[in-house]
Amino acid sequence: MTARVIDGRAVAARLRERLAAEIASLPFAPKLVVLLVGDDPVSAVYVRNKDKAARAAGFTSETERLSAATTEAALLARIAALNDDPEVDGILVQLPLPRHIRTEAVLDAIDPAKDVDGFHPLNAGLLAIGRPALVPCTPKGVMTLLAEAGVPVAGARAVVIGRSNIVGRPMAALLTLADATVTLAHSRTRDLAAECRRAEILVVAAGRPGLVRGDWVAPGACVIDVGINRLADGRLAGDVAYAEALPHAGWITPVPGGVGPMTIATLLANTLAAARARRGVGAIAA
Ligand SMILES: NC(=O)C1=CN([C@@H]2O[C@H](COP(=O)(O)OP(=O)(O)OC[C@H]3O[C@@H](n4cnc5c(N)ncnc54)[C@H](OP(=O)(O)O)[C@@H]3O)[C@@H](O)[C@H]2O)C=CC1
Ligand SMILES: Nc1nc(=O)c2c([nH]1)NC[C@@H]1CN(c3ccc(C(=O)N[C@@H](CCC(=O)O)C(=O)O)cc3)C=[N+]21
Repeated sequence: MTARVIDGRAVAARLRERLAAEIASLPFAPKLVVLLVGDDPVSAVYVRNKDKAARAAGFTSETERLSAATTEAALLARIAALNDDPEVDGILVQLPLPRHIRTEAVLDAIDPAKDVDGFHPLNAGLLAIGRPALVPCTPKGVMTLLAEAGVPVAGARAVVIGRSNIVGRPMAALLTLADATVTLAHSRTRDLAAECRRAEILVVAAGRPGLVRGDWVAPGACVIDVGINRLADGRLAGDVAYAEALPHAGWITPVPGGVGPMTIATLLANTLAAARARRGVGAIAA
């Protein structure tokens, strides 16, 4: 058996087209502002892709590049101004931030109604108690991929590797809400291979290239590779040994071209949802 490869670029393109059609019928263009502190080249690529996708779908998108020496107080002041600006629907502060800035203080400062990353404690808490509002883009994008690929989730045994607030934790919450039976694994998990072998859905978000080996994948399982690792030769690789996993899996996502494009398309979906909610044209969709 060879896995069906889930084409994240195609699913993301369809989602962006739907958003563009919706925006064309609105009396305003939803506006996203991205704050990028410092000049990390990897972050710069993501930010450029976001800008391009947003504009093509009819959003207003602005990226503010702040110097690496920006103080926490200056960044908080900028966020406060964006919170107060009625034209701004979504605010995203690119992570990671320089070490002299406290990430928590920054995330706490974003108006939860404009928090299109879903990282504010209010949005994280709502998701944790099953009342999702703005949901983190990467795990939400994974749920879209599962639905589009026709992967059965309700009742399935799911294993998530990684417990970050950005990916793993909200991923486990969303799978639980969708009635999967979820195991959340991490670096202290005693026997990761054994946990993985039990998974019908395996979501890997550890940031360790090649962590998941082919014989960790149960026959026919759905393998979602969230990892994005830059190898020494400059190529991108996921957290799954892709060629090894392919003959075992029922479905698999490639890197690049899998989850990454869904993150950006879902960010745009969240921005549209936030705009509708704030401007009183429709509620936030779960
Ligand atoms: N495709 C996309 O759109 C996105 C991709 N990413 C990528 O996803 C990956 C994860 O990102 P992020 O969640 O931010 O990363 P973090 O570094 O914040 O978290 C990594 C998690 O993986 C766990 N982990 C690390 N090593 C192992 C191991 N050997 N065995 C088991 N668990 C392990 C850690 O465990 P512990 O908690 O015990 O330390 C931690 O919970 C990265 O490659 C990142 O680039 C991230 C965001 C978006
Ligand atoms: N506040 C904040 N929110 C984020 O969502 C956020 C962040 N900070 N910091 C960095 C991570 C990483 N991330 C990615 C988004 C898109 C791709 C993506 O589009 N990847 C493509 C192309 C990759 C390439 O070719 O460079 C792919 O996988 O096919 C990857 C990674 C969002 N993140």
